[in-house]
Amino acid sequence: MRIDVVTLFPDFMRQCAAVGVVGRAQQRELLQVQTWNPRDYATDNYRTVDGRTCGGGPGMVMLIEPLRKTLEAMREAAPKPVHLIYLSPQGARLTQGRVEALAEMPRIALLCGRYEGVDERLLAHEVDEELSIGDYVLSGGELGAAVIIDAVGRLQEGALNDAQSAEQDSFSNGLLDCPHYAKPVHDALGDVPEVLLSGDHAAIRRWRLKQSLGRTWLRRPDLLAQRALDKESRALLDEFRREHAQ
Ligand SMILES: NC(=O)c1ccc(NC2CCCC2)nc1
Repeated sequence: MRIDVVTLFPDFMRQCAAVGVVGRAQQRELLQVQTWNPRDYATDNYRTVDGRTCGGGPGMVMLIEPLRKTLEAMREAAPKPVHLIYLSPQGARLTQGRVEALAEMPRIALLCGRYEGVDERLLAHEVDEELSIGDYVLSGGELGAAVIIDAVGRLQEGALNDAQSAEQDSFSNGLLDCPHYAKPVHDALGDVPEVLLSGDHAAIRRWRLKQSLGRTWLRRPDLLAQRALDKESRALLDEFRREHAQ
């Protein structure tokens, strides 16, 4: 998969994509992250990429022309089509479901705004999808882009080794993750739940599912509402709720 990032801070984006699972996915050529800086496509001597806001008011707006040239170069650099995403609080909330859909695409591009944003005419003409990583305002789209690169990059086939992919399964079922423990089994902070030391993998699976269901019920009941539960899950959640009520 190829991810192109249009950003005034290419070094920052390259560093985000160079570490950990995503960095390794790039080394394994499972993923390619390419940055494009609109300042390189600004034609004036000052390499201007922003302009005053029409209608007055504070702050600047990213200019159409440098972005059009940048996007044209980006689109031409590799086989099309490119699904272009703009990061902003006005976008649809990013979910794991959407991440999984994006991870199936051969090529996406991420447009990172700065200042007060990008000229609306450019967005209307060029952008396929607007996404938000949450209901808060950031100084740029780069952190949202980094989130998408990580969430999508780790899903590339071969990016996660076996141990990690197990962890991925436990989360991709739309529930919150279960608790995790490492050695020592007994610590001043408490003990590791017995079942995890039993070697009974069926019991361990049930325990983890019960914990995921219970945590989701306690912390994010909205996620539970979206999900049909099978017989086993309903029984485990009832058990958790009974124990929790006592
Ligand atoms: N919640 C978000 O995903 C998000 C994205 C971009 C942003 N700021 C950018 C948008 C245009 C100029 C700065 N703030 C917040």
